[in-house]
Amino acid sequence: MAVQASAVPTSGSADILARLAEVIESRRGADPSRSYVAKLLAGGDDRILKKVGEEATEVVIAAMQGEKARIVSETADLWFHTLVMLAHHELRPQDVLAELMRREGLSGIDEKASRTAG
Ligand SMILES: N=c1c2ncn([C@@H]3O[C@H](COP(=O)(O)OP(=O)(O)OP(=O)(O)O)[C@@H](O)[C@H]3O)c2ncn1[C@@H]1O[C@H](COP(=O)(O)O)[C@@H](O)[C@H]1O
Repeated sequence: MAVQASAVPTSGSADILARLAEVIESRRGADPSRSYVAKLLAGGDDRILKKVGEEATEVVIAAMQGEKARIVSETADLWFHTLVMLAHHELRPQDVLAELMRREGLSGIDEKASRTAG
């Protein structure tokens, strides 16, 4: 799948992670037969981490095969299941975004070197 200019996030999709996190929160205690998120949350780490692992592996396979549409689809599955894992641990996407912002501009090479310095 070619990534078109029209696929660039619009203002409506920029906060999709926050909106999805709210939906995930709203599913706590919901009927697992009616909500996939409720089923995952009810299964706890065992069910959630199994899915995160599976979806990560599917991303790797898709990337190795180089199919852009599948890479996007599998990455969406991985991000979604990762959001459920964060919710299960009472974390929000904003926690991860804040950590990425904290690292912004800090070279990974320099950061690694600073761990052994001194
Ligand atoms: N973004 C997603 C999303 N992405 C993937 N999936 C589901 O994740 C599952 C994983 O895919 P697999 O192919 O591995 O599925 P599977 O073999 O059927 O899964 P398992 O039974 O093994 O867990 C599928 O059932 C997908 O439908 C999602 N399910 C829900 N959402 C979002 O979560 C919201 C709430 O969902 P419900 O809680 O179901 O209402 C939805 O409105 C969506 O916005």
